[in-house]
Amino acid sequence: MPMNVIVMPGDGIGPEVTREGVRVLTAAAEICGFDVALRHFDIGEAAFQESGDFISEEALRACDEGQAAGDTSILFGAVPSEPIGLLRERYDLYANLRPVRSYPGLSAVSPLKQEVIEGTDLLVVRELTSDVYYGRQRQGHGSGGEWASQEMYYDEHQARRIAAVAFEQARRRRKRLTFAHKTNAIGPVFSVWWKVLEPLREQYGDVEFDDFYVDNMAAQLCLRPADFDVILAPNLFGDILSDLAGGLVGSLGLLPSASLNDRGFGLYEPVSGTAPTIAGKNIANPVGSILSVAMMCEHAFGRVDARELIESAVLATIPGRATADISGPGPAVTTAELGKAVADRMREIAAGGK
Ligand SMILES: NC(=O)C1=CN([C@@H]2O[C@H](COP(=O)(O)OP(=O)(O)OC[C@H]3O[C@@H](n4cnc5c(N)ncnc54)[C@H](O)[C@@H]3O)[C@@H](O)[C@H]2O)C=CC1
Ligand SMILES: CC(C)CC(=O)C(=O)O
Ligand SMILES: [Mg+2]
Repeated sequence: MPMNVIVMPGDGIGPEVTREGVRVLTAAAEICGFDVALRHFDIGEAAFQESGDFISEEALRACDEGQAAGDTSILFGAVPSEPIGLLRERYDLYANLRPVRSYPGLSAVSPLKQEVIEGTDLLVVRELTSDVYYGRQRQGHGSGGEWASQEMYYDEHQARRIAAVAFEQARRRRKRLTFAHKTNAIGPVFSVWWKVLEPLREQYGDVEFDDFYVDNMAAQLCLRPADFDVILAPNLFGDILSDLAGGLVGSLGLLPSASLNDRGFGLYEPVSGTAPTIAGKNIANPVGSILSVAMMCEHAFGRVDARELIESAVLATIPGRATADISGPGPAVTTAELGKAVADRMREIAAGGK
């Protein structure tokens, strides 16, 4: 039975980086011996021009059927905003995993001192379907002129299920979990989080737990990123902290993500957006998409071998062949050259080379 992948490249750099994700996925399938069936759908601007909708009914039907069949994943590029929020909500993709690593050989592209960034290997577990992004919106006109509000909402169920994902991830990693919150200023919302966290801390007694107010969390990440293992955050804080972490390792273009629901359905995409100023130039870093494919291989296909192969190939390739965002003063390769170099390296590794 093939693994079905719905490919949605989207706008800006989405098509360029997703093409390299697909190239690497195809190579992984060929080398590791599994079948992948790809279906492409336009979303974002191209879909809007075609149909007046940012995502077509046909694409949504394919996702609905794929989720129901339990054999399908989405490889996503980037869009300005609307369709990605819709997909996350429609499929309840509440568990957003964003790994951040400082790669050996790349510590020079970090703005931090080498001894500070070296060894950084953390995972931001971001809640993805609630918070202000999906909160009740109101607007009106008052004595201060026009006003608008968008609510930060969390219930126990939403907080508990993402916290449980974070504890599980910590248990599989270095058994340390840090919660980023703002209880001092947004007390009622975070009292819901603390209510569900206390029993989970007892249940996961083997996981060392600590917490920071999110403002201090941002500072601690800059000062000692290598000390953190899993960071649990609500949607807004997780969005900001993961981009901050991308900056710390040298480029947002390096970061992958997986957005999962409880039915095993997942959407895999780079952490970054459409990067309009570099779009269409074949210079964007495809590593975020390539490593998102690696996450897909493990989470959706159960192919740890493919995930490890892709990661090893990326690690072996980027110190020597890097796109402009991570090449430093050295020569830069194009998006397509880097994707091809990673796929070639996978074949060399599989053939027993280094
Ligand atoms: N999941 C998604 O589809 C996301 C969409 N967006 C959307 O993307 C658009 C642009 O947003 P920005 O705030 O500019 O964020 P962005 O992530 O697109 O870009 C931020 C910075 O990182 C650089 N960058 C991003 N990806 C890169 C890559 N692969 N290689 C090299 N450099 C890279 C960009 O050039 C820019 O300097 C907005 O419309 C935003 O709403 C933003 C984040 C996620
Ligand atoms: C539409 C935005 C919430 C996308 C974004 O910034 C993200 O998911 O990181
Ligand atoms: Mg973001």
